[in-house]
Amino acid sequence: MKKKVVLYKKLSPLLMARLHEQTDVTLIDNLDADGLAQLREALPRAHGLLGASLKLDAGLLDLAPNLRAIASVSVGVDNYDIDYLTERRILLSNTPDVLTETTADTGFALILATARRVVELANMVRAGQWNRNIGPVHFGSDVHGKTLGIIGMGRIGEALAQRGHFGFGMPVIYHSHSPKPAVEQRFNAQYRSLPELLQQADFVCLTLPLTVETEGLIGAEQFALMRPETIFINISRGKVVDETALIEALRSGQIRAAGLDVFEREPLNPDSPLLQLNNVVATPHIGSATHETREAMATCAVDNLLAALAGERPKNLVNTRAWKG
Ligand SMILES: NC(=O)C1=CN([C@@H]2O[C@H](COP(=O)(O)OP(=O)(O)OC[C@H]3O[C@@H](n4cnc5c(N)ncnc54)[C@H](O)[C@@H]3O)[C@@H](O)[C@H]2O)C=CC1
Ligand SMILES: O=C(O)C(=O)CO
Repeated sequence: MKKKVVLYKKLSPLLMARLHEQTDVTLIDNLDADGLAQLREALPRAHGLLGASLKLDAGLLDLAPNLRAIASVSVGVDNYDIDYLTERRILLSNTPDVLTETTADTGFALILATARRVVELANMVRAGQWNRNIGPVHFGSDVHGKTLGIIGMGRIGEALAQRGHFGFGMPVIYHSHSPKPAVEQRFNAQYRSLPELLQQADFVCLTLPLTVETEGLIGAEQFALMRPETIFINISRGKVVDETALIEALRSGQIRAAGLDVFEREPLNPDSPLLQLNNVVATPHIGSATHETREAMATCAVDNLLAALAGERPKNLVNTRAWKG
């Protein structure tokens, strides 16, 4: 009998056909109240789940006694209780690598947009406010040659360093769990403690995961170490930052600007004070959102799910302790 799979993310026709061929698929189109009710109804029969952007807590997972595998269409796995999944021997997989370059592109888009005030000045043109006197009040700051600070030197951090070093001649400093000699050699990068990096970087970029260790890592104390020229970029997770402290740092001129793809609460409330500030560029968590990369992520997730349901070890298994062969 075919294994039962619940999708809470729509896939391309090609991937849907592949899944239909090998599994019995229930598709939940939308995670609104109706969608969540459908999910609760489908969970008791599910062997596999595939999707993203849903906190799958024990309350939901306890409805799924037959569940063997979850394929997350994301690299970040902060929506899952990994210990609980491991205890139940549910295999959790993610989609690393295929989104690395695209997410680093987004990071650089935010670096350029904030430093050169692209959104603010483009809106000025649209609003018919471009008079002949473009002057210092409209000027931005250089990107090339400035110091790029990367917090979390993993896959995406390295891809950002590559762009900064080779593309923009930026000295690279970084903070991570431990120094990475190979990265230092490739990008002429230098390791710094977190306070040193915050004091020295012109661009402070977050590229680390949300964990118990990183939640609230950047708050008032850390913003106080930055300089009025510092531009803050977050493409990791919103909860790594104390958003109230960030708003205060932007309002007070403690830092110059922020480029944010992720927020404490998503979707960001349209009334958020962040959206009142001209020195904020906010994007709707689109780090990996290109046609090519989202298809590659979905393919990777389908591969992982089908492998797990076939009793094989998925390529991108996260909770390796759950694998007993
Ligand atoms: N905005 C978006 O759409 C996207 C956001 N992301 C986020 O980016 C994160 C990173 O992705 P990858 O680079 O693929 O992961 P990775 O695992 O390759 O890199 C993370 C790096 O952070 C470091 N790190 C972890 N905790 C740390 C701590 N407490 N202090 C210092 N360094 C620490 C790790 O040592 C590692 O080098 C994901 O977990 C996800 O949350 C990823 C893709 C898209
Ligand atoms: O993969 C992730 O972790 C994302 O945030 C979306 O691509």
